[in-house]
Amino acid sequence: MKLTTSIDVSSVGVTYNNGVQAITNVNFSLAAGTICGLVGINGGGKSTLFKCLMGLIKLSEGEISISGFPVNQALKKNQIAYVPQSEDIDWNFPILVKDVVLQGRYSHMGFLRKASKLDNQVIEQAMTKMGIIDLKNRQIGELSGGQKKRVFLARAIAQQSKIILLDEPFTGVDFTTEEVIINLLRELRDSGHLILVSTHNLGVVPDYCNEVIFINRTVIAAGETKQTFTQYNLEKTFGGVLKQVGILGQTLHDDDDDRAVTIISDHEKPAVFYGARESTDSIIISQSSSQQ
Ligand SMILES: Nc1ncnc2c1ncn2[C@@H]1O[C@H](COP(=O)(O)OP(=O)(O)OP(=O)(O)O)[C@@H](O)[C@H]1O
Repeated sequence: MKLTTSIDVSSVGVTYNNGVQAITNVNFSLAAGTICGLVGINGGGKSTLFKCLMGLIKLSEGEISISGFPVNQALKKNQIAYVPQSEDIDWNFPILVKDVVLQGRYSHMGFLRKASKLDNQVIEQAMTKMGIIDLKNRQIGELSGGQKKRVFLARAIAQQSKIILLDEPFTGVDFTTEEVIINLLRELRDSGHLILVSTHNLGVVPDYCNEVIFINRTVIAAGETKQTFTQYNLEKTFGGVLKQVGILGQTLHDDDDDRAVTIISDHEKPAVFYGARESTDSIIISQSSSQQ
C-alpha cells in the first residue's frame, strides 16, 4: 500500500492530571507539500498538540491519524520526525553532536543499533547541510543556542521522515540561522514533505508558510495563509497581547521595549507585516494588499 503523507486531527482534547484543559475540540487536516505555521499565545496549547502528534501524551478525547495510521503505528513506520523546544532537552546529558544526529537513524537500524555505512553517510550529509560538520565531535551542551537547533534539525533530516514537527525552531537563533532553517523547510516542502512549525515569529509566517493554524486552546482559524493570516484572526487569537511580533528574525516588541508599535488594520485584507530591520524610534506594523 502506498502511504499518503497527511495529518488528520479530529475533535482532539487533552486535560492534564492537574485538571488543566490544555486543548479541546481541535480539528484540522494537512497534506503533503505544506509548511503550516502553528501560532498562538503562550499556553495556547501548541506544545501539547505536538506531544499528541508524537504519542507522548494521552488524548482525553478525539483521534489523530498520521498518513492513515494511528500515531503509534505511524511512529513505527518512521512517518514523523520531531524537533522539540530547547527547554524540553537536557543539555547536560553528555553526548556528541554526531551521536545526536545518529539518533535520527535509530528507526532504520536493527535491534543492536549498529550504524551501517549508509547511516554514517546520511548523518554526514545532514550535518553538512546544516553547516555543523565541523562540530560533529563536540559535546552538544557546549554549543550555542543556534548551533544546537541546527543539530536537532540535522537529526530530523537524517531520520528521512515525510512529516516534520518543529516546536519553536527560531527561538534564540540569529538571522542567518533563521534563513538557513527557512530555506531548508522550503526545500523539504518542495520535495513533498509536510511540515508543522510552531512559532512566535509572526513577521515571517506569510513568507514561508503556505498554511496557518491559529490556536488558543482550540483552533481559532485554519487554512491557506493568504486567506487566513488576517488582522482579524491575529486579533481574535492574540487579543491584547499582540506584541510578540517579530520581523525577519527580530523581536520587535518585548515587554521592556519602549519603541512604539503601530498596527494599521483592515480586517478584510490579508495581514502583511513590514517594518524597520534596524532599531528605530518607531516601528510600523502595517498591512497592505499591494505587498502580496
Ligand atoms: N505537563 C503539564 N501538566 C499540566 N499542565 C500543563 C503541562 N504542560 C502544559 N500544561 C498547561 O497546558 C496549557 C498549554 O500549554 P502548552 O505548553 O501546550 O502551550 P504552548 O502554546 O506550547 O505555550 P508556549 O507558547 O508558552 O510554548 C498551559 O496552560 C500549560 O500550563
